[in-house]
Amino acid sequence: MTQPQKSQPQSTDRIIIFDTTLRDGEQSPGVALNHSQKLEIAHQLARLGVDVIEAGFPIASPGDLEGVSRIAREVRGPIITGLARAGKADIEAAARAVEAAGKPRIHTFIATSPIHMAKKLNLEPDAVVERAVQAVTLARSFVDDVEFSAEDATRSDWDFLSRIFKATVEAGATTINVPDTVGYTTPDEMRKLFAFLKAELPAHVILSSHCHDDLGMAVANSIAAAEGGARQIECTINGIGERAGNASLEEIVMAFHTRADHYGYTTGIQTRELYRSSRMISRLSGMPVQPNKAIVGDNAFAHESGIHQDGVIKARETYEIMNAELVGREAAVLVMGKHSGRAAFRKALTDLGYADMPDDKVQHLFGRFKDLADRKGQIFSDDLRALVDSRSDVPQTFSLEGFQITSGMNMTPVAFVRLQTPDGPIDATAHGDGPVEAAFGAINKITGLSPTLESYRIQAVTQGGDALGEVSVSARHGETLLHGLGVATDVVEASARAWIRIQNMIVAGMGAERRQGEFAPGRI
Ligand SMILES: CC(=O)SCCNC(=O)CCNC(=O)[C@H](O)C(C)(C)COP(=O)(O)OP(=O)(O)OC[C@H]1O[C@@H](n2cnc3c(N)ncnc32)[C@H](O)[C@@H]1OP(=O)(O)O
Ligand SMILES: CC(C)C(=O)C(=O)O
Repeated sequence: MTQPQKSQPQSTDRIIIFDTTLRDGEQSPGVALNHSQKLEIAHQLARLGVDVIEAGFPIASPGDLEGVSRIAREVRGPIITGLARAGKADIEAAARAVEAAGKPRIHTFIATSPIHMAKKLNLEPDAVVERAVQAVTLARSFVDDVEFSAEDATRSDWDFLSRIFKATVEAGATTINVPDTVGYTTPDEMRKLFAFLKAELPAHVILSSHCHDDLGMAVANSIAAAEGGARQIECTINGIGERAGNASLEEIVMAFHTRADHYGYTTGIQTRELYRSSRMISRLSGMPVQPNKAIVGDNAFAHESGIHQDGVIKARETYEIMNAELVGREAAVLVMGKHSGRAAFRKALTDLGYADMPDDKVQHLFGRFKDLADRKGQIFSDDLRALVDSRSDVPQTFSLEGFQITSGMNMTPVAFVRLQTPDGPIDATAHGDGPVEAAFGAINKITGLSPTLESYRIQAVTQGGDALGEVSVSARHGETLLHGLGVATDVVEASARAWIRIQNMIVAGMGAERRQGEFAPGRI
């Protein structure tokens, strides 16, 4: 039998992680972070262990300059840099902004592709080289650490790139960044471009990649750049950034970590801080993370289908290539839904405290679970509890015969309820703050029981104007917590059914201390 080839690590080099969440990430349409938010993020990036924080574009606005300055003053550990066009005012602003940093860097750039030079800058290639050299020379008069980027490098002529990079290195640039500004390149092209530049430039120069995700290849292109010789990767948390975003930091880092056997590269990232960083960026930027996003999405460590759940229960590694804890998340979760199987159902019941349930009961409940899952999609713990507690073996001491609700604006809701009881039909009327509370009050009057409502959840389980509403209610009676589920097209009816079910369980003595009332257990 043919076995997959065991990989050999290509290199054990340390990759510099350059985080540009606060600069390119903030260029995401609609995102604007204030100073204190930027500072909070910068502190988290330092905890995460990034090597470089690009804190902003100081010439962009007085606020951006002040934001970068505060980070430079207050955040220690990473190199702090600010972006600057190849011009005096930009570079002076960047120099002012990073001057208080423990490790300051100025990052200057100019475009090198034919289209950018001709149409945007309106400059001849010679003039672009001259401007780049002047910019780096000026930046070096302020700091020792200068990065030069050739914007739109991947659509530039390779010999021209070599020329401008050699000139800027000569002028004092220590890091040379090769951006795929419009997300156009491919992994193979990137690998070859970096190998070419590595051969062209002096060995002390750090080559850097900066990839955009227009074709969904930013992470693959960044990794290919490393394979070609890049030792700095520019990226953002959650991959946020201009247009389709930048290469995602967490994906690159976890690819290196998980496939250390193949790549061998190391980073200084504290992987357990990844999830927290992602949540923070999502919260402060207002950009939600898609559920299926690798590493940090809600579903990244969730299993819904029965075959996978069964595998994970038997051995986690069957369907997981990394530990959720390793990226700072809770252990993998089994999501219960219509694709779940018996193994996961049994485990969910065990986790909820029903480990001793006999097999025939589990089988019976599993059928009802599938019916419910068909109607409502995801099944939560409360639903499962309600399913268990609402077993059809609960005697129907009370059942709903009918009800009528009067409610409206500026009037107290009133419920009229009729229940079938062992003594025949009984009616009651009650007021409440809302129609559901009024209905519960009327039911309590008839049963003589008044459990304390602990939680109430309502959810549409089908779609359309006649959607079924499912109400899941938890109530305490004495020391016992009981759960009831009611489904109906009318939400008050669904609520009443859930509440009556709880009362039937109390009467059936399902662990409850009964109140004094007319329905003694012996009469049921
Ligand atoms: C690929 C990237 O992500 S690059 C970074 C992009 N980020 C940003 O642009 C965010 C911050 N930007 C801003 O706040 C503003 O654009 C500013 C403050 C930088 C400039 O504003 P303005 O002076 O009003 O210029 P505007 O934005 O309209 O046009 C950009 C100018 O910079 C020039 N320019 C663009 N890149 C460079 C460069 N690297 N070096 C020198 N000049 C450049 C353009 O040719 C244009 O010049 P022109 O006005 O003579 O035609
Ligand atoms: C300025 C550079 C680094 C950039 O953001 C890009 O080209 O995308």
